[in-house]
Amino acid sequence: MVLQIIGHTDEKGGCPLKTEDLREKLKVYFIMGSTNCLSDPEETLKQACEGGITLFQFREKGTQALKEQQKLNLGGKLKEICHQYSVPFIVNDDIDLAVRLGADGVHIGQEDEPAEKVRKKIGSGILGVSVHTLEEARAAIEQGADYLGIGPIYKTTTKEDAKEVQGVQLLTRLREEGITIPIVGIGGITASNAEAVIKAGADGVSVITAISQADSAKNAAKQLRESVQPL
Ligand SMILES: Cc1ncc(COP(=O)(O)OP(=O)(O)O)c(N)n1
Ligand SMILES: Cc1ncsc1CCOP(=O)(O)O
Ligand SMILES: [Mg+2]
Repeated sequence: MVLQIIGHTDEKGGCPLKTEDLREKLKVYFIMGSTNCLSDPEETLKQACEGGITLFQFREKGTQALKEQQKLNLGGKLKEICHQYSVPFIVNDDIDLAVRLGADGVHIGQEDEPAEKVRKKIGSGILGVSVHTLEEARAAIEQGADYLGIGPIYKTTTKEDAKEVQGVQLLTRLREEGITIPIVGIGGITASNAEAVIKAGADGVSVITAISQADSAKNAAKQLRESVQPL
């Protein structure tokens, strides 16, 4: 897995984006699968890219989700769109799919394959790990995470098995404890509440609904970018 967009390795030989570049890429992190979109997923992603998203995660999940060849086909098309806009393409959960698609990275949670194992499989690709405690954060970093996903920050209806809403407390705590790795907040985030997430210590915000269900994915992405960027 090789990131073509910014072709250099960082100081620890892991993620091919320098830590500070990855922080920038996390600013407006759009996550989506075919079941999240109001309209055609490819068109939704194109509009989101036009609006200024900085990172994309393909999360094809749920009972109505595409499988096998259809999932592979859609993933391939979405990756192409991302790369036309120099937006790195991340795959959620499915490491084999990520490798087959030549994705720029993967995102895993505590119930997925262990980070250490995934790091070995993806080499220098971007590795994101969801954590819910300080201990999980330390372990993920130890095992090779490039960034952490923290949430749900606010109420979400998108993830059925989401943990309890935690607000921005964990974000604040991690920074107080000296955790400097790039972090993104997730869960119920919109252009109206994104500022609080950044102020608490996140480098960026991850959203599904705020862009995929907006009347205009382009405007929604633009508004999120504006609410995060000037801070
Ligand atoms: C950026 C980001 N943060 C958190 C998650 C959630 O991951 P996980 O807990 O593994 O849950 P699923 O997304 O797999 O349902 C994420 N996907 N992205
Ligand atoms: C994948 C995930 N992980 C924690 S909350 C969440 C869902 C985020 O979706 P939304 O932005 O629609 O609340
Ligand atoms: Mg997962």
